[in-house]
Amino acid sequence: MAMAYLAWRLARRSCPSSLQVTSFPVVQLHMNRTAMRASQKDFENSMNQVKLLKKDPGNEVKLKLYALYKQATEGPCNMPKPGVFDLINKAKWDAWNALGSLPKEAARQNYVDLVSSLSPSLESSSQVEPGTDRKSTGFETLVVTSEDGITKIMFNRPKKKNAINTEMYHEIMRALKAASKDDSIITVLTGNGDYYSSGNDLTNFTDIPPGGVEEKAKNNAVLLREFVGCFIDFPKPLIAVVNGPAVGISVTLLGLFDAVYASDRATFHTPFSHLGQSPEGCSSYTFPKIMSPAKALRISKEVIRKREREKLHAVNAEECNVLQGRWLSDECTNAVVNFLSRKSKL
Ligand SMILES: CCCCC/C=C/C(=O)SCCNC(=O)CCNC(=O)[C@H](O)C(C)(C)COP(=O)(O)OP(=O)(O)OC[C@H]1O[C@@H](n2cnc3c(N)ncnc32)[C@H](O)[C@@H]1OP(=O)(O)O
Repeated sequence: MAMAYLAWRLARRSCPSSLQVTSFPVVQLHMNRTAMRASQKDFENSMNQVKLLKKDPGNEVKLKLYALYKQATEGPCNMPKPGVFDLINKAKWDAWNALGSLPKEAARQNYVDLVSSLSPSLESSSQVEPGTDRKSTGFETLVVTSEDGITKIMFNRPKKKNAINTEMYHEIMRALKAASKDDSIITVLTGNGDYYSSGNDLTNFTDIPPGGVEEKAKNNAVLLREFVGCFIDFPKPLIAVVNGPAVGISVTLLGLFDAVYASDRATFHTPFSHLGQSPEGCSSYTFPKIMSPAKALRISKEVIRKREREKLHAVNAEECNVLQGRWLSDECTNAVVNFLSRKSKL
């Protein structure tokens, strides 16, 4: 596919007017509709969605769409290989041929999945004029906006110092997943009010499920692992604008960001021992090596993170295991109870 992409780039350079954003995949997508069976409706819906695409999804995606369409409707590549100078048709042929003997059914499904992964940009391009500030609704604990290529995720529980409760963990994950697919270039996290975030909402430890504190600790460990995993896997440059004090997990996570801007009101506090807890957010790994140069380019990030992803997930899993035990310790329980009964503050 990389070769096909290169060929495509070359083709565009040598005959730019020959390939419009919509002319390549969409024209092809109108062909052979009668050949489709089982999930024809989904497939057709997806083809219609592609037609609504106002923004260029990129050459690599267009080649994939073309190849999957051909595979889904005609089966394995059955055309003679174009000549080496027929760059456009060769790129298309390469993409189709690369699918080998992928069954039609699977190709159809992959096509539908691919189009659905483009949906956020489809929605945004159909609903919002470029350059306008888009505010995402459906968040209780965040304000998420998108403007000028920047998606901003703002913690929005200022009265609670932006403490991260269970709902907020889930909403941050949801917002990150959406940001990873929208048409923004970078994603910014910041806090509303005087705090960036006071870290984990300590009331998260209070709603004990029927399985008791062990089950609670386990649930929290599962949530934490998934939450931190979203930061490990986040594909775009991720910037923190630390507008005020940051505590606990809101600090430890910063090691997974690509750049951290701190206002003159920002402070950083990781009260592990005070709370009888242990490191999380991969900080046991990232903090010791945090002095390395920060990189903000997406491509660089991809290369750098690829090397570290496995290690980071292993560190994340290990930290969650240890924390699960810490949350059952007397030290941790006492610290949380003290805070909640207002005897002790940081
Ligand atoms: C499930 C995954 C777990 C992942 C592991 C994560 C670990 C961590 O993040 S550890 C860090 C936990 N955070 C803390 O220990 C901070 C606790 N908060 C404080 O010490 C203080 O609130 C403060 C220093 C952040 C601010 O003090 P102050 O300016 O005096 O303001 P208040 O204490 O009156 O706070 C206002 C309001 O907000 C509530 N609140 C603040 N932080 C938290 C919090 N982390 N959890 C729960 N609630 C918090 C505070 O209780 C006040 O509420 P009201 O009394 O209802 O007004």
